Amino acid sequence: MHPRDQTIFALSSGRPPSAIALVRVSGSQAGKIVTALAGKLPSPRMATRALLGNVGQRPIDDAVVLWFPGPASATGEDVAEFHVHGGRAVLAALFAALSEFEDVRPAEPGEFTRRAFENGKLDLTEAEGLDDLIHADTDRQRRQALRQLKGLLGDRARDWRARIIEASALIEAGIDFSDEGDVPAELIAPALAKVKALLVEIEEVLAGQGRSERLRDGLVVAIAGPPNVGKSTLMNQLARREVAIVSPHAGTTRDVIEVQLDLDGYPVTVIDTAGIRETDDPVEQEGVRRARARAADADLVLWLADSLQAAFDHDGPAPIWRVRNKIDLEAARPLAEAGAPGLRSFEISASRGDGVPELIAALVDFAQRYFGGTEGGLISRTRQRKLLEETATSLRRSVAVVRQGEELAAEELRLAARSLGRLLGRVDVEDILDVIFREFCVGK
Ligand SMILES: Nc1nc2c(ncn2[C@@H]2O[C@H](COP(=O)(O)OP(=O)(O)OP(=O)(O)O)[C@@H](O)[C@H]2O)c(=O)[nH]1
Ligand SMILES: [K+]
Ligand SMILES: [Mg+2]
Repeated sequence: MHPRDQTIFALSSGRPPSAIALVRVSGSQAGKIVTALAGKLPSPRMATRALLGNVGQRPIDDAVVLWFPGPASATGEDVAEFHVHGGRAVLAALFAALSEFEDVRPAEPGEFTRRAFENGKLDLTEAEGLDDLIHADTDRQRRQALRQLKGLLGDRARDWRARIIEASALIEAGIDFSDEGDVPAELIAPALAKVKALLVEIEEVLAGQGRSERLRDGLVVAIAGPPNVGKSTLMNQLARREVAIVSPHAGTTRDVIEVQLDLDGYPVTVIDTAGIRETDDPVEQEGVRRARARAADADLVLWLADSLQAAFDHDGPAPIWRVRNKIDLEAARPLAEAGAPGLRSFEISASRGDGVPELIAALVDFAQRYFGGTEGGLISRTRQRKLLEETATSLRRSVAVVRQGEELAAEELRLAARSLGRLLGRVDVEDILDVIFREFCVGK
């Protein structure tokens, strides 16, 4: 039997042990399995208590069983859910019992969702939204993922595709007329008007791009600077826990240390790095190399120093904020000495916390601008953006080439419709499906 036709099962809830675990089964054998293990087929969609076990064997667990006959199920196939006690031995016994059935096997990551997609339960953008929702860490990420899951991008894409097909039909009709030597202008003009209107809408969505993709990936802030200036101390302040070792010895931090923060709903990764200096210690040299590399890739660098004299030793496209630490040590602070021109500067005491709230407020502000007004963002992945860009390019070309021949314009419209079809997962997507669904969790 082809793997696609086999019945699959997986633990869909979190890591055992847990109070309750949910095991899902999907495929043609699901009904037979429930009947065998629960003694009878429960009424559809009704939680039913049952002592699970194969006939003649010791019971596995006292469970709640649900039966969802296809196609009105999550995957479109027959689906069964076993809500068992979430112990490892219980799950091992249940999995062993499930594996005894012929053509029943553990699911691959994302395989339930993939079947749902293949059975038309959701389009590809919705499947991507589902994956994002599962992985959302902050509230803003959750809201964006939910918009995707609700199919907002998919709905727009379906509407655009339908309108492209309408415009094509007009042009095709024009082509037929022109065979008879007629003037096709009355057909071409409204077709072009449709295409131009569409283009405006797609370009609008594209203009909001980037921001939502950023929201999915998060903002990376690197703390860098010379040794011993208090980078790890600041890291711990921002993380509000002791993630990095602090010590009076220069060269304490060698590896890059990361924490994920939720700054006002924005996902921010802060990285603490090794103090940048010349050193003979090969381990520290590697730490310095990594520190430079990570700071160069960051979206914002906090360059920490403990005096205004400390020179910069950083190169990269990201904005740099100069943070002067250990102000508590300065008896009389020099008055507003000029830092490097054009650089934002802060004065803090990382160990005492002075100035840290102001720094955090500035970070939130930066995050707000960095992510922009993501509330309306529809695109959350490079795949989606690329296909929409392709669509827009084809539409633009169709307008440009129409004078050279309606056939050329019609061909561009076909390409545009095809790009949208790929966005929705309708056309030749086998290769990308593997990539997308592999990233999902097992049991989803
Ligand atoms: N007085 C004072 N001491 C601080 C402050 N921040 C950090 N320190 C001290 O400075 C020393 C170095 O702090 P770390 O956080 O380890 O410095 P670092 O920049 O991470 O050092 P490396 O990882 O070795 O590069 C420690 O003894 C800290 O307690 C501060 O604001 N005021
Ligand atoms: K140190
Ligand atoms: Mg350190």
